[in-house]
Amino acid sequence: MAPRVLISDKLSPAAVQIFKDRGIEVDFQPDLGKDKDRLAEIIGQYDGLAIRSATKVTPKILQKADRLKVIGRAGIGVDNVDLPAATAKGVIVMNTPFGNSITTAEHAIAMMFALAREIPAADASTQAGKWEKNRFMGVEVTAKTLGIIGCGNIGSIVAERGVGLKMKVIAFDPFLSVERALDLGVEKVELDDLLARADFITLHTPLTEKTKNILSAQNIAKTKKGVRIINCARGGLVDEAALRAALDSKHVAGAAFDVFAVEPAEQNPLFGHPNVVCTPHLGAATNEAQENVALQVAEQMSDYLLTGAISNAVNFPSITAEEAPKLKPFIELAEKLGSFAGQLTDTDIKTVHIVYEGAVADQKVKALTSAAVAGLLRPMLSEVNVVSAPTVAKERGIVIEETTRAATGDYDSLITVTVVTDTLERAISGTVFADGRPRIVNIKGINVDAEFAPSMIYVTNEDKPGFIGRFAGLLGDAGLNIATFALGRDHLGGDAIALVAVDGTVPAEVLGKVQALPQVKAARALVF
Ligand SMILES: NC(=O)C1=CN([C@@H]2O[C@H](COP(=O)(O)OP(=O)(O)OC[C@H]3O[C@@H](n4cnc5c(N)ncnc54)[C@H](O)[C@@H]3O)[C@@H](O)[C@H]2O)C=CC1
Ligand SMILES: O=C(O)CCC(=O)C(=O)O
Repeated sequence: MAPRVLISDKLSPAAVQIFKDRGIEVDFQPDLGKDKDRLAEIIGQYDGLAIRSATKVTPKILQKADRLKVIGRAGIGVDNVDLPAATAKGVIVMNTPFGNSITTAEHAIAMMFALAREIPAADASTQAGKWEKNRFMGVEVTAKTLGIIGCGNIGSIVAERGVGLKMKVIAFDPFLSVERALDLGVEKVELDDLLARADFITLHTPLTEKTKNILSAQNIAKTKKGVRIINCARGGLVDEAALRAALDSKHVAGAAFDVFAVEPAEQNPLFGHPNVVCTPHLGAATNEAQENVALQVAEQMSDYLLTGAISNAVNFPSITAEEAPKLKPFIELAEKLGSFAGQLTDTDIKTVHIVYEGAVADQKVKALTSAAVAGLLRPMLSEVNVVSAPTVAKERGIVIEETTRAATGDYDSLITVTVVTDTLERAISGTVFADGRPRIVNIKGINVDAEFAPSMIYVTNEDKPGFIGRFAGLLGDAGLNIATFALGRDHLGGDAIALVAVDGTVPAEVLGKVQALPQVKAARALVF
């Protein structure tokens, strides 16, 4: 069955065509995003959801999204998606990190000029027939100081444009390297320095706990008198009431805002001030940017739904279309090794150590680790999945360690999952043979060669004669057909293991009888 995608926002129709061309069924309902109840009603029919900013993907909607595998944001900010809820549900959330950056940077520059020359007010006055030539007296931007808060993709483009306009550009961004600042022709400064020196301040950070109200009343008070402030990033970065007060007192000469604490902004403290210019979140609104992000999101979502390739996911490592098929059997192996370990572990897990040896070490081991941890936790927590596993493990205080190294033994690729609890340490290794099927090759240091099967019995026993006959006879008497039988031991007469695939589930009383056999130390029924 072809995957189905819902587009619930005003995306360029270019996206619809891409989905169709890729053989994906697409439902384009550009106004649906505003109707939360209707979206919740129908979301269960789709494998993918493509959005801009109008659709709010809430936990309630995700709860109903039983088929949903991917949410694609045609744009940058994913703050309209409840990421923890999407992750918990195993839904990949992707964005298009560069498609609208130039357009948004250009909007910030346009807003700067709109403020410098009061273009909107002059336009309104002129068209009202007033010809107020003496009312409007602007400022030049040349040689003025442009302070950029957040010098990432968009901030860097604004910086380059600022340098081109012969401005002195300074930037506050804890993650901006000195080399990058030099490349951009920008002086890297601390926030207080920027506030004190900038004639224009433009914000380009995401909204986080750290950046919320980064221009607070206190910080606005530290700015240079006559400063002009531009926000084309996210509402909430500036305390709007405090800014209004600073505009009223004429400490701040002007403010140009594209984004607001509450959107759609029908009322706002900034509205109505003569030195304020507002646009309705138009930063990304050019044909070029919308075409870019729509094409990109449709390609990315199609890749994921059709091939498993992941790009620009904000809650999972990237996997290319070439890597995806190679990774697939190892994802299955990692998940099953984790599941094996999880089903054997009854006490609190402290640490999981995953060793990747040989060719597999060159693959995307982060994705494999997520799969192993998901498999490990699933016997204890039914809600965990490959996307959410690392977060869930972290919440439970489980330390995840990863090691990659060259092959040391007989296998081209080997994955070993070691689980450490307060009382034991248990390691299970596996590989993928040329047939693409995952195999268990070592349990607790004992070599075996077993395929995973839906229903298995794992026995640890003393290596003494008579066990196999009694064990097989017992299963036969219980009507349980043995599909495969794998044995291993550490040394003659020492510790032995049996890993048996059976047809059908293992009744508890049969397991009890196995457990009661002489020489048996422990017996477990496992499901994969
Ligand atoms: N108005 C609009 O329509 C649009 C708005 N945006 C918004 O613009 C913002 C920037 O987007 P990009 O440049 O693509 O993001 P980005 O991730 O490339 O850059 C953000 C920068 O902010 C910096 N940063 C993070 N925390 C900081 C802090 N506490 N102080 C100072 N700097 C900090 C980061 O180091 C990074 O360099 C985002 O919020 C995005 O959602 C993006 C596109 C369109
Ligand atoms: O899609 C839009 O119009 C908003 C763009 C935006 O805010 C973003 O990409 O972060």
